[in-house]
Amino acid sequence: MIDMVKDSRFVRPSKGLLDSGSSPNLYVANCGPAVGISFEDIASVFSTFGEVRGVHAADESGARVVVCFFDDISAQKALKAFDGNPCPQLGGRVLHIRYSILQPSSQIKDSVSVSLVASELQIPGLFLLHDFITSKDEEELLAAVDDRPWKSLSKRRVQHYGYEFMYDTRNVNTKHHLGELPQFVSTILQKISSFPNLEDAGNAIVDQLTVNEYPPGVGLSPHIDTHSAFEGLIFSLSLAGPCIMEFRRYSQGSWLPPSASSMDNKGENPDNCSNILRRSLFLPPRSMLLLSGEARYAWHHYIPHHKVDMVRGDTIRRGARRVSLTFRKVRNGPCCCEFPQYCDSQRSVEGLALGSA
Ligand SMILES: O=C(O)CCC(=O)C(=O)O
Ligand SMILES: [Fe+2]
Repeated sequence: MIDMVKDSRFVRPSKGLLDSGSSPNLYVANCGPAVGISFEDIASVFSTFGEVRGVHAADESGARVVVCFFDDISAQKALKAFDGNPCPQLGGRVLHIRYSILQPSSQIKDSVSVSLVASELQIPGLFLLHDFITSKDEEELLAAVDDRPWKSLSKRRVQHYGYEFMYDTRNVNTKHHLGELPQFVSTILQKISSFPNLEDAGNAIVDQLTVNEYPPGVGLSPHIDTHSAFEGLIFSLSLAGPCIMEFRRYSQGSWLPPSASSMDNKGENPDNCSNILRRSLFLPPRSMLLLSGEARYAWHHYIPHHKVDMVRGDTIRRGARRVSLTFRKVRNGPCCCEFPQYCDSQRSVEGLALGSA
C-alpha cells in the first residue's frame, strides 16, 4: 500500500546505522512529488529488490521519501544499487540513500491537520472566501503587478502602495504617502467593502497594499502584523499558487522588539515553545482571507517554507509562484485592542509606566 502522508515516525539514522544494513527502511533523498516523481513510481522501481511495504514522505520538502521493504536484505540490495548513482528508471536522478529507523512514538511531533474552511479553525475573526475573484480577474491582476517594478528582498519580491512597509521596524512611515492605491485594484476594493462579516462597510477602508511574490519553497516567518502600524482588518488575496497558512496563539503573548522579530528575518522560534495553540488553513488561489479581532490581534500567522504541502492526505505542490495582495489601513494613533499582551502600543506604555515607577 502506498501511503502519501508524511510519516514522522521515520527519522534519519544515527551514524552507526549507516553501514550496518540492519533496517528494512531506506531514507531516499532527491526524489519525490516535488521533482515530478510519484510515490507509485518510487515503489515500482524499488520493488525490483523485494516487496515494498510502503513509501512515505520523509518530510515536507516533497523530495525526500522513506521506502519500507518487508525485509533488511531487499533494503540492503536497493541501497547498494542506487546510492550515489544516477537512476535511469527515475529520470536519471542521483539518489542519496541511508538506512532509516523508526522513532519511538513518544518523540513524534504532531503535525497540524490542515483545514479547507476557516470556520473549522475556531479562531474568532478569521474568515476565508473562496473564489473571491474569477480566473480572468486573477490573470489581469497578475499582469498589472508584473507591469510594475518589483523590489527584491532576500527570498521574495515585494511592491508597496499607499505607504511603504519597512521590514526593519515592521512599520510604515505615515509621513510619507506614496499616493492612492493603484487603479488595478479598484474592483477588489469595491468587493472588500461588501465582504460579509464586517460590522459596517466603512470599516473596510484600506490605504496600504503590499504585494508579495513567493517562489516555491519560500514562506513567511510567524508574526502578528504590528498593532501600532495597522488597524483591525487585514485582507489578503491569494493569486497564482496555493499555500497553507498556520496560525499560532501563545498563551503568554510574545511581543518582541521589532529588531528581534523582523518577519523577513528568522523571528522568534515558536517550535521551542510548548504552550501554543496551532491551526492550519489551506489558501487556494483567488481566495480572500480576512484577519480581524482575535485572529488579527492575538494569533501569529505563518507560511511554512515548503515546496509541497500535505493537505488531508494529498500532496499539493506550491506552483511556480504565489502572489498575495495584502490590504491594510495605516493606524494614526496607538492601538487600544483587547489583547495587550500582544500589543506593542500597550506594551510600550506599560514599559514606560513601569520604568517611571
Ligand atoms: O502572503 C500573505 O498572504 C500574507 C502576507 C502577510 O502576512 C503580511 O504581509 O503581513
Ligand atoms: Fe501578516
